[in-house]
Amino acid sequence: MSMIAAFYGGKSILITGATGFLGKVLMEKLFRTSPDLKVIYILVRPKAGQTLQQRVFQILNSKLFEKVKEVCPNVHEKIRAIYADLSQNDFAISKEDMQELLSCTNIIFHCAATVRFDDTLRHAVQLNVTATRQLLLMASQMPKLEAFIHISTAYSNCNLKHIDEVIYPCPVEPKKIIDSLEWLDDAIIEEIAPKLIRDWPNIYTYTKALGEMVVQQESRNLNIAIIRPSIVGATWQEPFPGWVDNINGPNGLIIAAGKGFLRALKATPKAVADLIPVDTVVNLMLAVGWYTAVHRPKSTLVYHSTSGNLNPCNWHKMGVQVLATFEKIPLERAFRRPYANFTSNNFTSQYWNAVSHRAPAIIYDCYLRLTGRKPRMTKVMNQILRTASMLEYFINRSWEWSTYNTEMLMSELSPEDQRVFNFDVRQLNWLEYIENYVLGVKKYLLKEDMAGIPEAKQHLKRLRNIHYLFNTALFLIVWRLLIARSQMARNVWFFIVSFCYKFLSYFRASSTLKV
Ligand SMILES: CCCCCCCCCCCCCCCCCCCCCCCC(=O)SCCNC(=O)CCNC(=O)[C@H](O)C(C)(C)COP(=O)(O)OP(=O)(O)OC[C@H]1O[C@@H](n2cnc3c(N)ncnc32)[C@H](O)[C@@H]1OP(=O)(O)O
Ligand SMILES: NC(=O)C1=CN([C@@H]2O[C@H](COP(=O)(O)OP(=O)(O)OC[C@H]3O[C@@H](n4cnc5c(N)ncnc54)[C@H](OP(=O)(O)O)[C@@H]3O)[C@@H](O)[C@H]2O)C=CC1
Repeated sequence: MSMIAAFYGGKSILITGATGFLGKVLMEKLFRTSPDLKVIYILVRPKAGQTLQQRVFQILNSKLFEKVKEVCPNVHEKIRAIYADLSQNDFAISKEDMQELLSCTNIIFHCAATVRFDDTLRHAVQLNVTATRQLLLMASQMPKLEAFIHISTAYSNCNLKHIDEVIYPCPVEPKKIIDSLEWLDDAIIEEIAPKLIRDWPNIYTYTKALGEMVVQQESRNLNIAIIRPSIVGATWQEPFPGWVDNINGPNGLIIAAGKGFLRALKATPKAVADLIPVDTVVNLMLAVGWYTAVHRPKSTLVYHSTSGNLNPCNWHKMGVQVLATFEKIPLERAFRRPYANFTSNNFTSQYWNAVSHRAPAIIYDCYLRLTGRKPRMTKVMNQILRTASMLEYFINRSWEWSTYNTEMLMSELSPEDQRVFNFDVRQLNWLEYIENYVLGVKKYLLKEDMAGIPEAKQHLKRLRNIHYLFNTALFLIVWRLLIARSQMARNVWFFIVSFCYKFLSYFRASSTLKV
C-alpha cells in the first residue's frame, strides 16, 4: 500500500492554479491515486465567457481525466470550485467560502502564477508575490493545515550559474516593492522595472524570486516547502504519455518547427535542455506534501525538479529527435518542410532569420496578394520570431541545479511509493519521451487526426518538389544574370561547359574502345 496515497485519503486539499497545466495534472493524479480524499478546493476565476462550473466541467470531461472517472466516479462531487481572483484583495472570495477554506483545509498547493515573460511589473508582483503573501496569511489562520507547498521555478535564480536548494535573498525587499506599487503610477513602474530586475532576464523570473523570499519571511510556524521545476514538458508516463495542452515553453516552438515556420533558432546546441515531464513534477509535489506534513522538517526545504544533473539532454539531441519524429509523424498543412538550424552566432542567426524566415513569409504574402487573399504570413512570422527571441536566454545557457533534497526524499520513500510517485528522472529515456511529446503536441494540442498522416506526408513531398524547383529556377536566373553582366562568369561558364564536353568525349571514346 502506498503511504503517500493513503496520506491524502480523507484530506481537504486547496489548489490554486488548478485550471493551469500543472494544476490539472496534479488534480488528476490526486483523484486517481487517492479517490477517498475528502475534497479538492480550487480557486477559479471565470474566463473567456465561461462560468466556474463550465470550466470545471470542461476539465473533468477532457481526455486527461478519462482514467479518473473509472477510479473515482463521483469526482464531480469532490471538486469544490470557489470563485477567486488572486489579483484582488482577499482574492475576492466570499465570506462563507473563506470561512470554509480556513476551517477545513489540510494541505495547500500554490501553483497559480502569471508565467508570461513580458507581463507588467504591477500584475506580476500582484500574482507572484502579493498573492503568495496573502495565501500565507490565510494559511496561518487554518487550524487544520498540515503543509503548504509553494511552486516556484528553477529559473528564479537564473542570474546565478550554480543553484543550490536554498532561498537566495533578493536585492530589494519584496515588501518595499509591494508598498511602492501601491502609490506609483503605471508609467513610472514600467520605467523602473528594468533597473529593479537587474540581471534577471525577465519580470517573470524576478517576481518568482521575490515570491520565494516572501515565503521565507512569512512562513511563521507553518510547514512549508518550495518546489522549483525547470521547463515543464508533456507527461512522461501518466495518465498516458505525451499529454500537453498549452503552447508555453517549448510547445509553441515545436509546433512552429513542425509546421515549417521556424527553421533556425539562436540556440547553443551543447547547452542543457533542462526539460522535466509534468507528471514527474506532480509526483514530487505529492511526495513533498506528504513528507512536509508527516516529517515536519525544521526549516523550509527547497526541492529542485530538474533533469540536467541526473540525466542531461542537450538542445542538439532534442532538435534532432523532434525532427526525426516529424519525419515519421508530420504535422498537417505544413508551410515548409521541417528543418533545424541551431546557431549561437549572432550574425548567422540574423542571416537565417532573413533567408529562412522573413524572405519566405514575404514571398508567400505576395502570392496571397496576387491571388486576391489577405496577407498574413509576415505577421505570423514576426510573432514566432518575437517568441523565439524571448526564450533565447534559456536555450543559450546551462545551469547546475543541486538536487540533494530531491534525492534525499527519493530515498525516504517505500519501494511502492517510489513506483507510484516516481520522480526519478534518471529512468527517463529521452528519445522515447521526445517522440511521445511530439506525438502529444499533434494529438492533444493541435487535435490532428492520425488518419491524416499519409496526406501530411504527401503534402511534404509536394513541398520538397516545390523547394527544388524554386531553388533550380533561382539558380538559373542568378546565373543567367551573372553571365550577361560579367566576363569572369562567362569564362567560368565556358570552362565548365568545355570540361563537361571533354569528359563526355573521353568517356564515349573509352567505351567505344572496350567494345
Ligand atoms: C530550428 C528550429 C527548431 C528545431 C526543431 C526542434 C525544436 C526543438 C525544441 C524546441 C526548442 C525549444 C526551445 C524551448 C525554449 C524553452 C524555454 C523555456 C524557458 C522557461 C523558463 C522558465 C520556465 C517557467 O518557469 S514558466 C513557463 C514558461 N512561460 C512561458 O513559456 C510563457 C512564455 N510566453 C510569453 O511570455 C508570451 O506568450 C510571449 C512574450 C512569448 C508572447 O507574448 P505576446 O503578447 O506577443 O503574444 P501572446 O498573446 O502570448 O501570443 C500571441 C501568439 O503567439 C503564440 N504564442 C505564444 N507563446 C508561444 C510560444 N511559446 N511558441 C509559439 N507561439 C506562441 C500564441 O498562440 C498567439 O497565437 P495566436 O494565433 O495569435 O493566438
Ligand atoms: N510551465 C512551466 O514550464 C513551469 C511552471 N512553473 C510554475 O508552475 C506553476 C504553474 O504553472 P503552469 O501550470 O505552467 O501555468 P499556467 O499558466 O498553465 O497556469 C497558471 C494558473 O494560474 C491561474 N491564475 C493566473 N492568474 C490568476 C488570477 N488572477 N486568479 C486566479 N487564478 C489565476 C490560472 O488561472 P486561469 O486558468 O484562470 O488563467 C492558471 O490556473 C507556476 O507557479 C509556474 O511559475 C515553474 C517552472 C516551469
